[in-house]
Amino acid sequence: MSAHDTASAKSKEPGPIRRVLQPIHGRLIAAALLAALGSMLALAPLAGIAHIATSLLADSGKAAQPSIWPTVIASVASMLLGMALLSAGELLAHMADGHLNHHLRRAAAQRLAQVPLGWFTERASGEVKQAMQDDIATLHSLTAHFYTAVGRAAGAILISAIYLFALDWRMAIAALLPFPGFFLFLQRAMKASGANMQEFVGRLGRLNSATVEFVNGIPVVKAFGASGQAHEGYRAAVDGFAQSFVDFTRPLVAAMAHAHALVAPVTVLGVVLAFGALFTHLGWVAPVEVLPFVLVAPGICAPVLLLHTLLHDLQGATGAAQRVLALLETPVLAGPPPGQQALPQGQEVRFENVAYAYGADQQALKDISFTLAPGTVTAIVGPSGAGKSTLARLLLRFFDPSEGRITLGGADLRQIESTQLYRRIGFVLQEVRLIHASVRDNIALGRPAASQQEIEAAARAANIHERILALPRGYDSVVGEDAELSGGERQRVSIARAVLLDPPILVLDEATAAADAGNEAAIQDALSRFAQGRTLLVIAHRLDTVMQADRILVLDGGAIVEQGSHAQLLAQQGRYARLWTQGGYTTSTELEGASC
Ligand SMILES: Nc1ncnc2c1ncn2[C@@H]1O[C@H](COP(=O)(O)OP(=O)(O)OP(=O)(O)O)[C@@H](O)[C@H]1O
Repeated sequence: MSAHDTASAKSKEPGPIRRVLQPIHGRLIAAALLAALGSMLALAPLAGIAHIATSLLADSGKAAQPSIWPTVIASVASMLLGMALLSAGELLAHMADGHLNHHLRRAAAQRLAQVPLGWFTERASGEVKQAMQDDIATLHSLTAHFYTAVGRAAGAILISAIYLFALDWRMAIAALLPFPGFFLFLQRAMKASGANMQEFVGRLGRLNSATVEFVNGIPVVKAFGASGQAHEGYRAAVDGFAQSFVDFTRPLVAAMAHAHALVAPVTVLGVVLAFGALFTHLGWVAPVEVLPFVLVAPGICAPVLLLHTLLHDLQGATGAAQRVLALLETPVLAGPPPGQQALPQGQEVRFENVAYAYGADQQALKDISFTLAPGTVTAIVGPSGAGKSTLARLLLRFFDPSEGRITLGGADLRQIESTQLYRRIGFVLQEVRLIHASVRDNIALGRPAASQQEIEAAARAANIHERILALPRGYDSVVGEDAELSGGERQRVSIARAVLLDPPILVLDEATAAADAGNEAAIQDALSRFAQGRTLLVIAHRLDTVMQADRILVLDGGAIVEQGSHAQLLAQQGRYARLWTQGGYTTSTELEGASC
């Protein structure tokens, strides 16, 4: 396919709104048509009034006045039918909106269930919240109100124009003259503001970041007494924005004022009366024939303005639709193709020439090969940024290696179904995620069918049972409501969760990072009991917590630079020995003596 073909194929691709609304597009068009037809019929009484008035005025001298009842009855019937169609349009649009809302939320949940666990960062939660709450709410006003409102406005404009042309084309052209003028001024306003738009958007962005920085920095600024300096940056951003706002709005306001003045009902009425007088004078129309134009033409102003506002609002909805689509198209972690699922045969874990890069230039791990023999404890140590957490997360399949492979019981992790994988590998991570549910449900997250006795046994093993009993509603206390837990306590709840799952392999990443001294002892105690007989991969910052490990891998710059037992590594006098000395735990000779 040529570049030209690709470009034209891209340009033919439907826009984001069209793609998001695809499942209910037909229903929305039907709702808009019903609304257009309804608004046309609902306007019939105006024509009826004009008709009655003209016939009464025209026949005012005659003895036999024409009956007005047929017109009254037709007008009222038409209005009632119009209102019924309008309601049907609204109902259809709201039902379509409900369907879309349900569809989008389900699609997002299904997608999120398949994305790599490593995707769930703080930034990602913000994006999900924005898309699932704010953007879906924006799309609600688009689906439930936009189409019917456009239908109503377009229907009203169309039927009014048809009616006026049917009466007298010369008067109709004269009465509609202000409206092209409105769009002309509008275009001029857009052109005038367009020149300053980029500067305005840039300044607005700077103001937003300056505000966030300013608010986030308040505690630091107060503590260090540098308020003048902090205010200065914020004030400069505010002043810059104010100036660009004036530059942006000044030409816009003048042109918009002209545009709005043109489509004010009084302007249209003035134009109709002026041309009506002229045409009457020329003998083209009778004075009474001007009346329908006086009644109907000013009524076109409101739908024209409404149409303009609606089209303007569409821009906000485009951004919302783009974000919702981005969420629905988040890359997923490929599951094993049907028929190619593999079941691990045993518990041995092997990293084979594994490499991982976060981005094109963010190589976190390279050429990592090692084996976790069943029932052994392996510790990963190394300086900050060495790649320890990345390595642990690869084993948990938060993401897949860029190169090489990881196997469990001989099967590539990519071919193991996630339920099979997480039945075998448990984890207690630095960042504990508890859900807004009871403590019991939080512990039983991976095994909802677990009995109360099993849950309590897991909590006891994790040294958290007594603390849970002390909560206002014990195991029924809800996290974030009446269960306010400290970092260390949350960690112990997550250990209880892992204990309940009883996995043969456990990954611990800085499991004591969030704990105080008391909590740390409780956590260490719980972990060492739990670790008995399991395969353990421990990511440690404190070297003295992993001295007893069967093997220690020293990671630096994303590569394994040394490996062996604590005593062997100290004897090597290399990277590990230096870390040990720098950490000030104890001298190597003392330890060698102690370990003998
Ligand atoms: N989500 C991410 N996106 C981009 N780069 C990342 C991400 N997470 C980690 N990195 C980078 O990958 C490298 C390894 O990070 P990793 O967190 O695995 O190191 P670590 O040894 O666990 O560090 P620490 O002990 O400080 O937690 C670092 O250079 C880090 O900046």
